[in-house]
Amino acid sequence: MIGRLNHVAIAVSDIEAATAVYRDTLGAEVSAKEAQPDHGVSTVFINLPNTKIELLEPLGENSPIAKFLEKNPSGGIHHVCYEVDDIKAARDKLVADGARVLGDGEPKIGAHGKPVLFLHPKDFLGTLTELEEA
Ligand SMILES: C[C@@H](C(=O)O)C(=O)SCCNC(=O)CCNC(=O)[C@H](O)C(C)(C)COP(=O)(O)OP(=O)(O)OC[C@H]1O[C@@H](n2cnc3c(N)ncnc32)[C@H](O)[C@@H]1OP(=O)(O)O
Ligand SMILES: [Co+2]
Repeated sequence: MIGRLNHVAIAVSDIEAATAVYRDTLGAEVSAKEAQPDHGVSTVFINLPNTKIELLEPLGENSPIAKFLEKNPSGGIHHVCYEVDDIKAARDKLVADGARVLGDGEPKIGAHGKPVLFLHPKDFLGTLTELEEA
């Protein structure tokens, strides 16, 4: 069912400093910072030849990454995102198999303008898992 690895997300408290590490120290191509108000984060994408790294910084009062950063103040890998052909079909199969979809269960538009969903980390080997319709 899952296809390509779309991105690995790293949560950070200072996205400018984190971007500089990837751009200047690691020599990667980086995007501009973008606010994602529907998701409570700001993002920068690091474009690698075979996938992307998504840097996440909290945005607003109730950011879903706030608690994670309290527990991991120097930052850390927050989620992986896999592409699927049909996100509602994927969701329905996963729910039937007992997986928990986060939020209201309906896909939201993600950073790439495509529908995304999040699956509970406790159901996927301790790893928060995002699905994005390719
Ligand atoms: C822009 C978009 C895109 O790419 O298009 C994005 O990525 S937006 C990316 C930001 N959006 C999201 O992350 C949306 C989905 N996330 C959420 O709904 C939330 O962050 C949850 C995953 C439910 C966690 O919420 P919160 O931290 O408030 O809850 P909590 O502290 O009670 O956590 C419940 C348990 O899950 C663990 N836990 C929490 N976050 C985790 C993570 N990222 N990876 C692995 N485990 C994690 C906690 O340690 C805890 O385990 P213990 O009980 O064992 O201590
Ligand atoms: Co993501």
